[in-house]
Amino acid sequence: MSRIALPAGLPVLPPRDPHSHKGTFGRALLVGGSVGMPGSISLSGRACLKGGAGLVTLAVPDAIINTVATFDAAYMTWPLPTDRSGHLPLHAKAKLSAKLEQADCLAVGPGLGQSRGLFFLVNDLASNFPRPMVIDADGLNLIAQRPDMTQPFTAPRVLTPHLGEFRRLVGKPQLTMEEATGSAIEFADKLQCVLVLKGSQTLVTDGTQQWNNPTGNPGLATGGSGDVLTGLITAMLAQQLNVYDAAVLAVFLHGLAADIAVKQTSQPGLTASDLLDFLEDALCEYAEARDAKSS
Ligand SMILES: NC(=O)C1=CN([C@@H]2O[C@H](COP(=O)(O)OP(=O)(O)OC[C@H]3O[C@@H](n4cnc5c(N)ncnc54)[C@H](OP(=O)(O)O)[C@@H]3O)[C@@H](O)[C@H]2O)[C@@H](O)CC1
Ligand SMILES: Nc1ncnc2c1ncn2[C@@H]1O[C@H](COP(=O)(O)OP(=O)(O)O)[C@@H](O)[C@H]1O
Ligand SMILES: [Mg+2]
Repeated sequence: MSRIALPAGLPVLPPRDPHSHKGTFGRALLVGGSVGMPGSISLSGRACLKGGAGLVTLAVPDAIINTVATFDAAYMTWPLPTDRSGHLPLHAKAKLSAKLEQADCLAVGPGLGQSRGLFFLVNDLASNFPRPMVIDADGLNLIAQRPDMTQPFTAPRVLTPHLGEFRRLVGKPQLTMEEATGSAIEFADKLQCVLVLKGSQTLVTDGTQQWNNPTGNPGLATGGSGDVLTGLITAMLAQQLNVYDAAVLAVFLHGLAADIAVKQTSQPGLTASDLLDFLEDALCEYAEARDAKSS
């Protein structure tokens, strides 16, 4: 395998201590899924495992839990109630609470759908979960409906919108990618969060620092590739990277995995499920280059 050059400023995920155990690499909790969308939260969960989180639990509506469970034997599942429209109801919070207490980090949104109950549930988590949290997909659409969108977060948060989701967050349906890029730093600063503005050239910013990601290709333009990114960011948080470093490293590795993948497959043929298989190659190339740099 050819060694890649790591760009300056790329965060370091340290090599594993030989005496480490699964608890060392964190307990990640991912909340999402709805009837019709069991795949997205499963992709996130599998990416979270592939990214190195020690223990991964997916909390999903009980109507889809058997489907979600069969996608991977290595994550755990936690059944929550399902409402009549196939979504998590607000009262799912009671059953979620036990898992929230144990979680070192949280991801919310992939495949969640939208409802009035979910609006209250997601905004409660976004405001009150005391540890790092990734908000993606419908999680973003639900926080975009907060009466005061400019209210800063009080705990570490990573928001991962594509342009359509960013338009909803800022309430500007016509915003161009160029305009979004221009307002991303101000947005992150105002909300005191890390913003991952996803696109062909993903930007990561915490309002002070900024990362223009050099990896990735149009093979990623396929349903579910963002769900994989959400899981990977969560994995980095579980391994105790800070929110900015976790987002930057995950975005880099996600793009690198796609770059390796399309050399062996094709851009049109790449699926989000396939992408998972290349995360390991990306981590290998990264670790090799990191170790060569430090020796
Ligand atoms: N396997 C599964 O279960 C999967 C389930 N999924 C779940 O589906 C739910 C909906 O999520 P979503 O992202 O598909 O839909 P939505 O938020 O409406 O965004 C699309 C709108 O934004 C616009 N748009 C503009 N620029 C854009 C850009 N750069 N990248 C992308 N879009 C861009 C675009 O405009 P267009 O270009 O089409 O005019 C369009 O109007 C969510 O819960 C998610 O988790 C998926 O993850 C797939 C796999
Ligand atoms: N042309 C492209 N070049 C590079 N990366 C891309 C391209 N198109 C999409 N991506 C990446 O693929 C992912 C898509 O995320 P998202 O739209 O949330 O997908 P989904 O919701 O279907 O999982 C993002 O990480 C984005 O940066
Ligand atoms: Mg998405």
